[in-house]
Amino acid sequence: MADGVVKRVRTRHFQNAKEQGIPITGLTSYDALTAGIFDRAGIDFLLVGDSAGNNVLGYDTTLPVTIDHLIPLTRAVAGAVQRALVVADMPFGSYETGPDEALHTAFRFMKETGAHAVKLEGGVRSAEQIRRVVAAGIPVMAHIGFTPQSEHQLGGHVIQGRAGSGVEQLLADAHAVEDAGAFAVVMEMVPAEAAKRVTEELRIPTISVGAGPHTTGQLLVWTDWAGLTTGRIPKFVKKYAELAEILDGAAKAYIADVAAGAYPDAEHSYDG
Ligand SMILES: Nc1nc(=O)c2c([nH]1)NC[C@@H]1CN(c3ccc(C(=O)N[C@@H](CCC(=O)O)C(=O)O)cc3)CN21
Ligand SMILES: CC(C)C(=O)C(=O)O
Ligand SMILES: [Mg+2]
Repeated sequence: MADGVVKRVRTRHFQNAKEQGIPITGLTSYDALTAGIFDRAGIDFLLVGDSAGNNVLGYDTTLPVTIDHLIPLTRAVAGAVQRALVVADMPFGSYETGPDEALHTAFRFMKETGAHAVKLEGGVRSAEQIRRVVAAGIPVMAHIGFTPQSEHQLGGHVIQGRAGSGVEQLLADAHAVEDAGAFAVVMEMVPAEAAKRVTEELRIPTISVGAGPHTTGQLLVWTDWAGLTTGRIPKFVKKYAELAEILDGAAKAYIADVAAGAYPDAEHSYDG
């Protein structure tokens, strides 16, 4: 682009993408360095997920994550991108009591971070919150199917939207968030056929996190995608790098070099 000015991705581009059959790609990011790399690579959106709870803060679930944890991380990501649309994930306990609380939290993220949209979990149960935040001029990405903030109610990392009542609930949630004004809806851990049906029935774009290929876009947790997560990762994750192995090798080489007196050498030392 002329003068290095890059055109930003906007919510209307999400809608255009669905209408034109162009896939949207997203990753999570929690810091300025990865955000800049992913943005320059051409990712369409970055989600500053409450998955930072697992991936940055070392919790077992997303439940302990607070607004105050996520604000500096979201600011770092929003400040590092030129093109990608940045979505701030609203943490557990920051919107469920009602539309007033949801709007208050959304205002904090929009005023204090530079994010371009917010995300919250829940379909029918969160529709009034979505409606109020959208009415204030803030784009909302919805999140249905497996919703990690309710993992204890759902009984673990369980696939949602399975044949029967699961599909009916998924469709009801999808329509509720569209009617409430969400600009896009994330579906997590949903059978591909159910996600296809939702994508066909809705006007707004759908984003898959383990919801198969028949959606408008795809999203992955970057630490899973880059092979940095240790421990169990979901079946839907495809690893595009092996960063944990690379860092393990680098750490061992550094330790060995220092032990052998090979680092620092003259090249990496200052002359008087
Ligand atoms: N997108 C995403 N959502 C998450 O909730 C999540 C991540 N990524 N990555 C980091 C952790 C790891 N999580 C998970 C989620 C599912 C399984 C899993 O193995 N699920 C089974 C299906 C459900 C089951 O049988 O328990 C699978 O085969 O995918 C593992 C770790 C939760 N966290
Ligand atoms: C997995 C995505 C959808 C998310 O909510 C997160 O990373 O927090
Ligand atoms: Mg989340």
